[in-house]
Amino acid sequence: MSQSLFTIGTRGSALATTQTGTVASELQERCAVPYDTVLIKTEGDVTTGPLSQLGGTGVFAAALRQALYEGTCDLAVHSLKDLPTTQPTGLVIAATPARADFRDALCARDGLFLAELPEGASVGTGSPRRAAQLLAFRPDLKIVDIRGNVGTRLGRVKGSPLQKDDGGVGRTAQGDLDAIVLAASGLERLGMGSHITEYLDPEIMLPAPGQGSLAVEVRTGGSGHEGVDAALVAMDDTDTRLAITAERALLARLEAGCAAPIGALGTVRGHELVLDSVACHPTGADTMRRSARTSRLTVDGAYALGVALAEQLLREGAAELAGL
Ligand SMILES: NCc1[nH]cc(CCC(=O)O)c1CC(=O)O
Repeated sequence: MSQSLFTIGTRGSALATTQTGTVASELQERCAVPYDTVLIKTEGDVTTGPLSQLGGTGVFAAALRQALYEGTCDLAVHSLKDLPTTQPTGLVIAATPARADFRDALCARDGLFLAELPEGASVGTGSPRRAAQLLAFRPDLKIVDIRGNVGTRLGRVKGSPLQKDDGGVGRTAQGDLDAIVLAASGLERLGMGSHITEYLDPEIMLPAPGQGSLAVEVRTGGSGHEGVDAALVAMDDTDTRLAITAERALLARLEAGCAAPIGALGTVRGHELVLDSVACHPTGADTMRRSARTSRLTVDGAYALGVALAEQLLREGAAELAGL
């Protein structure tokens, strides 16, 4: 048992600190270990180029993982969808807490729904997956590549007040877009759910693998605190673990990163795990939707389901279609 103070590492963004805070307080309820929070700056936070061109996966997670590995912190909370599918040696995802809303959310001017946006409306997103699925549903839309924190993005919507990530509201922004698409979970965690004008149905928009889920990572040997390790076991949500295992196995087998136009959603329904997936041409001109299910409700069963569905997609030309 380590004598040193237990430390939790976090990125500095409002979303990261909120997510870390949520996990930390849940840990506190189960095991009152005193802890310190250490702020870790990551490449993804300082680079300003288009997200889809940053190259490589895991820019948000790499520095945090390095800090965990080196012992600068004992536990890290990640957005699961930002984690590369290859698990680094020496680190382990000790808990996947119950998933929040997995859907993508439209934040449009004047309360509009996606189907109500005028012909040629501009929609901001930095995600090729969102862009392709938006265009598949509405080929007339003009997709604008945006990035930045959630508050900055919301400020791009016409007529919206400029929301700061600290919850404050600044001057009225001169928005230039009719709408943006963000993850519902991120907006809700930040208390900005009121900006959502439509929760996009997975029939129209399948989420990124892991979207809405958190990953609590520690070193392979554990957090160094027995109480914390036991609390993490208790925090792990089985249905979430199965769903994200299948989604990430599919992504890994496709050899696709988080910037690929691939969507996947696992759902435990009764005694089955259902995996829905989509591979898109980046222009949205063509999409391939395939689903599979298994009654093997184990991590191995979920992994095998993801691999099998990915292999079906590959057999049917998903790599060429999605430009993988
Ligand atoms: N890549 C950015 C990112 N990483 C995690 C989330 C929040 C969504 C989640 O919890 O999965 C977001 C923002 C977004 O996609 O809108």
